[in-house]
Amino acid sequence: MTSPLYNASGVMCRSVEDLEAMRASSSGALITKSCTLEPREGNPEPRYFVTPLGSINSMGLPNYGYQYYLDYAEKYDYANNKPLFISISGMSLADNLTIIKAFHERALPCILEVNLSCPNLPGKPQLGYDLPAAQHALEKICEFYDRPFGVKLPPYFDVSHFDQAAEVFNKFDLLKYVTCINSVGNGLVIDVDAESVVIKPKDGLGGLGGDYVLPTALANVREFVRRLPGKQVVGCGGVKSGREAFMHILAGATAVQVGSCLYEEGVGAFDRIAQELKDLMAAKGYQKLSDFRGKLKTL
Ligand SMILES: O=C(O)c1[nH]c(=O)[nH]c(=O)c1Cl
Repeated sequence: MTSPLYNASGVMCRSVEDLEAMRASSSGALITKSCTLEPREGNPEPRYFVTPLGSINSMGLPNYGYQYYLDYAEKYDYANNKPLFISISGMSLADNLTIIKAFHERALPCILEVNLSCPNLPGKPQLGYDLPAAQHALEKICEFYDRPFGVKLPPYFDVSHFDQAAEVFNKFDLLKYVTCINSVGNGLVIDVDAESVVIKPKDGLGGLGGDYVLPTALANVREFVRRLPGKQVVGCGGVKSGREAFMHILAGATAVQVGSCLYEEGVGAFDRIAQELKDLMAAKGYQKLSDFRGKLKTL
């Protein structure tokens, strides 16, 4: 069975070396680091910190610029390999359109994912939290882009926001999937001994991943699965074993991404988590993911 697991954008996907390690792994797919028009150094370090409950990051979109990933996508062997997703996070709508047009012209089999949810650019609000702006961006993209694509969403925390966001996304038939969730933005981790924050950018504010975000990720998966008929939801957030992967699929996820855990464990996480998921399914008498996908019981 092709693994339902792959990397969360941002982890093990910035360089060709990273991407080739992902391609050689047992993951079922791979996605690139969100790219911008020009290469970016990203925010000053330290900008990533691991805690017993997960991670906090304020990377600031370090990437080699979209042409680097376009070049990788051109050379990628789509026949014998896994689906290649390209994450795009331009600094402006104009940048996003330029990048997407460049991929569109090459008509490559890779799948574009528009990142609406980078929380770490000082002074730049997340599109995912400005739904009129998000709708406008999707309208401009769909004026010319005629192939299936996806979006990376921030976590939402209010039922009215699930409703409002879904109303926007349901306007776009070519928007075939949403990935829920990006990191929970602007958390603050404190080192008691040093009496200090642990990352440099934004006076310590950064996106949270890992155990911190699992219940929020699961809620976003389940709520968007309910509200986006005909679309798919990729689950991301808090996956560190077969159990959390099972939870995401039970909540309705088609596939599941691994971020903080992949950062710490490396590609062996894909083998381990896939095996744990297989064992859990066997113990429950499930043969395939669709036996339990979206079948979370309520009380
Ligand atoms: O700071 C980052 O590069 C970053 N970090 C995240 O946690 N999510 C994102 O979408 C991005 Cl683009």
